[in-house]
Amino acid sequence: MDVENEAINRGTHSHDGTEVNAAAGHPHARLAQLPAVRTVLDGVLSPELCRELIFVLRSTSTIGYRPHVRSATIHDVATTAPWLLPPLIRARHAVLSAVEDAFGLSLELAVEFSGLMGWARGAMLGWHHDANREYLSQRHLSAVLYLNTQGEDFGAGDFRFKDGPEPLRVAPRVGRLVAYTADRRNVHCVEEVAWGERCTLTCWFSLDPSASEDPPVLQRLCRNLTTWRSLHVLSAQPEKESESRAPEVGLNPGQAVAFNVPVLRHCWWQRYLGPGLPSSMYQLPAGAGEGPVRVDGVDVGGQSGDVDLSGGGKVTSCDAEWTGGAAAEGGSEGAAGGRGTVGGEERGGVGREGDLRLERLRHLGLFVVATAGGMRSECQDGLGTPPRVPRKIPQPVGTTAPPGLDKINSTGSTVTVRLESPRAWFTTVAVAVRPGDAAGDVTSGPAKVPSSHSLGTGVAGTPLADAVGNVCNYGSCSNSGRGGPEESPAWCQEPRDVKTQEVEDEEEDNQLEEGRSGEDVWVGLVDELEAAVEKGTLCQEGVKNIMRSGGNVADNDAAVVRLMPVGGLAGCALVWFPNLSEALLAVQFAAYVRNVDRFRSVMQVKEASKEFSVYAHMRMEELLKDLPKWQSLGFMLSGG
Ligand SMILES: O=C(O)CCC(=O)C(=O)O
Ligand SMILES: [Fe+2]
Repeated sequence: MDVENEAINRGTHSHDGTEVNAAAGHPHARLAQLPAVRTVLDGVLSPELCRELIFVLRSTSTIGYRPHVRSATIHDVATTAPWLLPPLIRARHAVLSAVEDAFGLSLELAVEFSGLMGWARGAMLGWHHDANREYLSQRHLSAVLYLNTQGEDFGAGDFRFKDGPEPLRVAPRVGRLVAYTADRRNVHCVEEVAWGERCTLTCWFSLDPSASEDPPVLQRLCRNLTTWRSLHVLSAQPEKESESRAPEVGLNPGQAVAFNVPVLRHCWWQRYLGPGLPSSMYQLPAGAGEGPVRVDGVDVGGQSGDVDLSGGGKVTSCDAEWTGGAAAEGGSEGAAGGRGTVGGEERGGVGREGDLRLERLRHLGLFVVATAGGMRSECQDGLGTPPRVPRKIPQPVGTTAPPGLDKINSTGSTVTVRLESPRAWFTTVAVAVRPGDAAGDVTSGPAKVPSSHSLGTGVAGTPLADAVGNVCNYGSCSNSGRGGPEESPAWCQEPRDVKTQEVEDEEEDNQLEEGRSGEDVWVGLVDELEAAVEKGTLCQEGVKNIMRSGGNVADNDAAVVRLMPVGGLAGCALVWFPNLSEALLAVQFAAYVRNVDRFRSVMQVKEASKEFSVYAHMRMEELLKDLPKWQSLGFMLSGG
């Protein structure tokens, strides 16, 4: 079992609501005489911090913890994106202090587990207490901090205590903490989430210092920072022989003082984070996108008719979000293939059956918005969020956004780029990731397909900076509906330089301003592009160009690709990231930093994402600054 998954798995097994061991769950002697065994406190974290934590959750989480739940333990964050640790550490500490205060246990508790959880529609938890296994006997107190608000961000999902003192029911709201002893005096459950995503920071505490999660977290962190530093030194400054040796960094907590913090500060982000999304993106040729849109075999383009992607039967699956044009292309897959149901219920899988990587991407809640003849409708986002906009939006031709568009805010995990178009169609932006890199190994070498459950726990931080200089400029495809290199327009064949691109970006913006196109963002893996070729959404030449731009699969290049609609069905632009972690970070960051979950154009996502390196740098500075403190805190908490 992976180190980073161990803690959460320990949690997993305690959650089936059964008590298997009569000895487990007795109150710890220290907790036997508490004046209260549970408490609810509001305002423990600010809404801003909560929102940031949701971003951290969405950009680093893995699935597999429990059905309909994604999670990012502190181990996951330390592994995937350590620069996101500061908000989590801060929050964890605030929760710890609040719990210690509430129960009169100042400085007595160690954090045994901390993790961010996203409970999607259908997620629930039966009656249980949190120390209902013998091996959980060191788990003494529990705290759940709600990061968002019932009724606004998700439906239902009440926390309930089975019996005992009031309160018996807690409605989650942002900043609210429910804390209770983990023993059998606090049997509780979580009612099923009806829609949206219920986000929490869940912490367990122990009176036993040796149960602290800090040492393994710090160890991982140290290892990662060491890796980055040595990689940086080796590859970025090879001339400095003295620096090119791997640094001597203690891997044990308490030895972090061995870090050369100034060197780390100087080097890590420039080399391994990059400036955000590649700055180059291709425009659609004039006229692209005109023609009918077909959604799951139903011609919706430019015509009237209410297209109900979220349940009207025309799209039987959210596969639309995944395969981009696939749902638009013919739909037999969606229906006959027995794939997932709308709203991301049980998901048999897009592409390979049961592939958790794909399921995780689906779980990101990306979805399709199609515009058709003044009608706008959407495929639900996998979180079951009810659409908050009327089905029909009047579509002012030639303007950028229909009334009410600004108010669309269904789920934070959805980044949808869309515009109304006088000619109905939609374009998809894919954040395509070479699957071999999804594990995020920052060293080059043969690509490895990660084991699905560890997806997202790879080391992010491969050089997007480099990628900007190596953008593959490509566009496709024929208008035959099947794609073909022979018909690829000239602009899709020749690489263009960034300068030209800037001008074109402006033009693109202008065109977007005119409301010419509609675009969605989705995230995919590059191997899915092959499937897209088969489906005719992407032409072979395009894939070849993508591959060419990357050199070989071990290179850390990114490609930006825009496809013109195939036969008027759909188009997509692909932003190719070197690994999944980075792709998710960029897209989720864009949503976070703008506080929206939809963008009007690809440019907006791109622009927002550019701020990522600034943000990450800031947070990394914080981490490096606080690391010694945190180490000693961890040291102290673990009784050293
Ligand atoms: O999310 C909640 O409200 C409670 C979760 C819970 O009971 C648990 O994770 O054990
Ligand atoms: Fe629980």
